[in-house]
Amino acid sequence: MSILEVKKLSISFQQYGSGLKRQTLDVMSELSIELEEGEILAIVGASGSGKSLLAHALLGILPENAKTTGTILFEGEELTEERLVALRGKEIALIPQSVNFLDPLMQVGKQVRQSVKKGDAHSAQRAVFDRYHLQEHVDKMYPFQLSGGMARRTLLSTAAVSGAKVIIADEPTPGLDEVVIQEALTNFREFANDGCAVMLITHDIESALTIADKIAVFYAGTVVEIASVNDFTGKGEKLRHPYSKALWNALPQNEFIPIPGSQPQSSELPPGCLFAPRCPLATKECTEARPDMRELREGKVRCIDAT
Ligand SMILES: Nc1ncnc2c1ncn2[C@@H]1O[C@H](COP(=O)(O)OP(=O)(O)OP(=O)(O)O)[C@@H](O)[C@H]1O
Ligand code: NI
Repeated sequence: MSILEVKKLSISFQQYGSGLKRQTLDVMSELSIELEEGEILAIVGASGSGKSLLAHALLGILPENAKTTGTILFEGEELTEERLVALRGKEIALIPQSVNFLDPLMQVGKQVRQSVKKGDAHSAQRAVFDRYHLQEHVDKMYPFQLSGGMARRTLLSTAAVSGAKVIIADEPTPGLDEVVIQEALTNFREFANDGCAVMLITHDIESALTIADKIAVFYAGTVVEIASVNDFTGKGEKLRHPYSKALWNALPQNEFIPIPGSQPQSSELPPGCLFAPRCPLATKECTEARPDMRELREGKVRCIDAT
């Protein structure tokens, strides 16, 4: 059993345009994904493809005007609003994208102590700071006194002492130097090796491949493929979806071939396959109905033509 299971999650926003015309934005369409204990699942995809929205849905922190359908199961049981509130920060922890999530007015040692679940808060906090090379004097520092790397290690510490079984890390890497990135990635691997399920949201496929077990490729608010990291090799022959292949071949270290066109806006999603307007293989059938996610070669794909 997967520790976390998302089944056909759709999210829409109601918006008011000019002249009080109401518009529904479909930002996520029937997204299904599973997370296993001891595994790192990396989520990759262009900006606006729904990565953060999924993280926010899993933590129950979507904005008020979001309407959702579908189900989320945690340890096989439906994650209701009530359970979400009870599990947030305890069983399911977020390592946020921005260090602005730290309380600017509280010493960081104290902030981390507040997340300690078991045992003596002070010794647990000290132990985790030692592990992440944060010296004694850091305990009494305020967030603004920390370097970027120290702030990130403080956020990691918070997740580590919470004893959470699911850790969701949203874009932890941009703007950090190479050493800090490698350090953060190693820490995620350690979380997984300790038995956590880690969801790592990132733009950086290359880094993700060095530590993840599986990669989920997002496009326009849905998952188009779930593949083992081993499938990201060569010219992408082992990948299943035309978009994943294109994304892989667009990397500078590969062929560097750009993908023509752009991801559709949520206000104007095509009726059929969301990738059909850009897909070199699209047929009439592809433009008529949304393909379902299906299993293929020990992975999953949302494309009727994939083999
Ligand atoms: N509160 C909101 N109201 C309306 N649309 C929203 C809202 N929040 C997000 N969206 C839309 O939902 C889509 C997915 O956004 P999301 O933040 O999940 O993208 P992302 O994949 O995390 O992108 P990035 O890589 O830039 O972080 C985008 O089209 C975005 O404009
Ligand atoms: Ni995001």
